[in-house]
Amino acid sequence: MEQNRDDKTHALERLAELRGSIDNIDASLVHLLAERFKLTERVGELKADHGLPPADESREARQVARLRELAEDSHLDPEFAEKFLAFIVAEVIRRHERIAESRES
Ligand SMILES: C=C(O[C@@H]1C=C(C(=O)O)C=C[C@H]1O)C(=O)O
Repeated sequence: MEQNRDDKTHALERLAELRGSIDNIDASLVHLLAERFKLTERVGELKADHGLPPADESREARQVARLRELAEDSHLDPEFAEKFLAFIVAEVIRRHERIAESRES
């Protein structure tokens, strides 16, 4: 009984420790995404200023191939890595379209 309580206390301590590290990683992800969006915003402005299209499928294909390889090397599911990139890129393109529209009006 006493042993069970010790085990559980230990498990709860370990859980809090792991969650602390997860919180740090989540914070890094948010910071990295914010930096990425600052850069893509500049790309969107550059494209709009020079009449370039918001999306670039050949660039995206190269990014997907590269990320899938990196994911495999890091033992991350490449399908997940691809979906994650697609989710971000879709939002970037939406923003580029908005920038282009605002230049037109
Ligand atoms: C940022 C760009 O615009 C779009 C968004 C991309 C991205 O978020 O990485 C990649 C290609 C484009 O479809 C770009 O052309 O580099």
